[in-house]
Formats: sequence, structure tokens, C-alpha cells
Amino acid sequence: MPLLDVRDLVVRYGPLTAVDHVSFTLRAGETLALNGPSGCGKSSTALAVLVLRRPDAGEVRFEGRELTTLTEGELRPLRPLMQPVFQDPYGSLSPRHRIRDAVAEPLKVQGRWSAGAGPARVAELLDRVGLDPSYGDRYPHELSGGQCQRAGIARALASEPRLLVLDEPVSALDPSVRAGVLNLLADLRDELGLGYLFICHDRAVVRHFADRVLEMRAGRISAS
Ligand SMILES: Nc1ncnc2c1ncn2[C@@H]1O[C@H](COP(=O)(O)OP(=O)(O)OP(=O)(O)O)[C@@H](O)[C@H]1O
Repeated sequence: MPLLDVRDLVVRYGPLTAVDHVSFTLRAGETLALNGPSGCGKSSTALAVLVLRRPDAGEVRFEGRELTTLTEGELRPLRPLMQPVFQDPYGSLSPRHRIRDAVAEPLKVQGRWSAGAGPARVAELLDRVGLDPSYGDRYPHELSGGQCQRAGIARALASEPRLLVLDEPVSALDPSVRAGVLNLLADLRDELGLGYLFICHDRAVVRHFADRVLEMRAGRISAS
């Protein structure tokens, strides 16, 4: 069974059809890239796959379960398993919370926090993404873009996801730190068997990083 099976996905904004009957599957441990020019519908596909925006038609099966017809309450226990990582490294972390608290929050919300094991788990997650655990004391604005994206990845991992939807995860970073973040993501995918839906407009990055590439044009998959 694929990790993700998307069939005939449609997203409309009024008269505009941003995603026009898009279908694909993704297996655990695989990176599937969505590549295409600005405005072709990549981010709208990502939001619909995560059911952060309900698609207007089509199916999103995650581990065999159709998500688009579930209520918000039914989706709640599944949301931790499908985590987004967005382009703006600072956008996914509250500026008012220390990194340590941002990474701890999913553990607390999901009932996996204890006074003994919780802080150790946060330190382990920071270490796993290549941040010294002392960075937990800092606020997002005290980190570089690359460090902040790593902290965001640590926060996503705290939910023990099986799918990451990576929407231009390195596009806002300095070219000099992109490779390090991509190498980290590749290691995590292989180690944890994660499936990646990898949205990226940069062909060179996509070719290097993805197992398969779907080319998107004007809301449709034009080649694969
Ligand atoms: N909330 C919205 N309301 C109206 N139109 C939208 C909305 N979000 C996206 N669009 C439009 O839908 C189309 C697809 O946008 P989308 O952001 O999904 O594409 P994209 O390939 O991710 O582009 P980019 O790389 O620039 O983010 C575009 O024409 C865009 O202007």
C-alpha cells in the first residue's frame, strides 16, 4: 500500500482551477518532487494533501485512509503523522517561544511529555538535526536561516511523522547552507523511512534530491 495515494485532486479559488485533476502515489522512504514554475499549483497541492485546505474534488489516501471526507476531529490524530516544512524558516516557529519550547510543544500536545524524558527527547531531536542542544535556549531570531530550518525540522520530527510535505524547504536559505539541510533531510528519510513530497522550483536541486519528479504546468501534471 502506498504511503500517499492522491487521485484526481482539484483545488479551485473562485473561477481559477489551481490544481486540475492531479494524481500521484508516494511510497514510504521515497522522495517525490513536484517541480514547475511559480503559480502552477504546487503549494495548493501541498495544502490539499495535508487537508489544510479541503480540495474541491478528488481523494487523498494516507496509509489507505481517505482524508478529505474526515471531520476535523477525525483528522486530529492523523495530523501529527503528516508534517509540513515550509519555505520561510522563521514562519513555522513562534518568535515568542524559545526553540526548546517549540520542539517540546508537539510532545506535550500529543501526551508524550514527562518531566524526566521530555527535556532529554528535545535535546536528542536538536542534536539529530545538527543543532547543539544549547540552542534550545535561543529564540528563532537568534538563529541563522539554516539553523532555524533545522529547528523547524526537529519540531516536525517531534510528532513522529511518516510523511513530510516539504514546500521549498531550502529556497530561502543561503546557497552555502542548502546542501547541509538537504543532506540532513536525506539522512532522516533513509533512517526513519519517511516519505517526502518535495516541492521545489529548482530543477538542479530536484534532480539531485528526488527519486521521481512530477512536472506541473497550469495545475496539471505535464510529465513524470
Ligand atoms: N488563496 C488563494 N486565493 C486565490 N488564488 C490563489 C490562492 N492561492 C493560490 N492562488 C492562485 O492559484 C495558482 C496556484 O498557486 P500556488 O501557490 O499553488 O502555485 P505554486 O506553484 O506553489 O507557486 P509559487 O511557487 O509561486 O508558490 C496561482 O495562480 C495563484 O495565484
